[in-house]
Amino acid sequence: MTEQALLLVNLGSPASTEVADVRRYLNQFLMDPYVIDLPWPLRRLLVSLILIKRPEQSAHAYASIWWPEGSPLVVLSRRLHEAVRPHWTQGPVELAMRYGEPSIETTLTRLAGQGITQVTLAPLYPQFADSTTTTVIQEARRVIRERGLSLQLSILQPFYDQPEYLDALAASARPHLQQDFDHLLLSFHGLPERHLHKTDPTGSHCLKSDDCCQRAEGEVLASCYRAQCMRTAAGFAAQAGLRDDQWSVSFQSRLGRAKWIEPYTETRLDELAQQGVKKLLVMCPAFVSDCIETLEEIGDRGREQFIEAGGEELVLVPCLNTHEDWVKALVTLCGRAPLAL
Ligand SMILES: C=CC1=C(C)c2cc3[nH]c(cc4nc(cc5[nH]c(cc1n2)c(C)c5CCC(=O)O)C(CCC(=O)O)=C4C)c(C)c3C=C
Ligand SMILES: [Fe+2]
Ligand SMILES: [Fe+2]
Repeated sequence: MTEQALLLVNLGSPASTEVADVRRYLNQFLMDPYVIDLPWPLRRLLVSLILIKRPEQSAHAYASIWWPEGSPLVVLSRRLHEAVRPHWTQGPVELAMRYGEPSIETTLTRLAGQGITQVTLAPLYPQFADSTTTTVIQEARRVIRERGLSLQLSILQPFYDQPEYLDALAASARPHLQQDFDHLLLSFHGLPERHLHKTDPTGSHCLKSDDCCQRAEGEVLASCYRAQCMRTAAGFAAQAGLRDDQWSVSFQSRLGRAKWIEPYTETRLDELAQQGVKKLLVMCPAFVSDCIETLEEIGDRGREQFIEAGGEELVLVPCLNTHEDWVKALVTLCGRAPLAL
């Protein structure tokens, strides 16, 4: 029988916390036209400006959360890879990073060299965005085309509303929700508003009304990151048995001066403390593995900000990481991935 390989792809991290490695990583990441979607000369100029100060700041932040085995995101992705292996019985399972190592290029080339002809490509992002999902797919297609590889792709679709994913999210969060708390903040990675306008197939739905994400359906929902985040949050809350007044959504990790999708996590942390929330739980469901954005931005800086604003305790709920329900859910979702044209 023809083997079906599985390729898990996460975002990637710098090779080390040295400023030069962080600069190399940020340059590769931010020069991706799906991440900073400006024409090349403008993108080059903007990224060069960002690279004056950011590598040093980011290196410092990475150093504060780095593990002896390496970047948490990469180490946790490797552990997920090992956990998935015994459950995927159709063929080999590989792991690649969109930026840094191991690259999609090396991994696909190795699979083709082993005589594999069919690959299920699994971008590890629950919600669709050009800056995550599309760039992984386009990079895989580029490698296949430029290297002349005979590989047929099936592609895991965004799984923001899939019961297997929501069940796993609820199961992994359940022990943390059993403690007393005043509020749960679901903090998703942010996105420049421009990206939502670009992917809106109607050109007239996204961010045109306060309830655009609640009303999104069909092709609008299929391409709206913000609407998908809202569906994940509502689906999770229902699954976890939370009342509407117990949780809210925000968007973190804003970079640069452009307007990003709101509400911003930074603003919500202040507001919640001012409203009298003393014990705050924070979950980050746009990430399947803990990373700098959860551990440092929320777990360190967010906690400090919340306490300075009058809160008493911020508890960071871990990402899905290698929770066994998530491992099984991922294998099931990948097994359903449709053949790509
Ligand atoms: C224009 C800039 C960025 C966009 C758009 C963006 C979208 C986006 N990113 C993730 C997931 C992750 N991002 C991570 C780190 C990170 N993101 C940006 C910028 C944009 N992201 C930067 C500059 C960085 C590097 C860290 C820093 O310097 O602050 C990570 C963590 C990587 C790690 O090594 O731990 C993840 C994961 C999503 C899901 C997303 C769009 C929805
Ligand atoms: Fe990011
Ligand atoms: Fe919307």
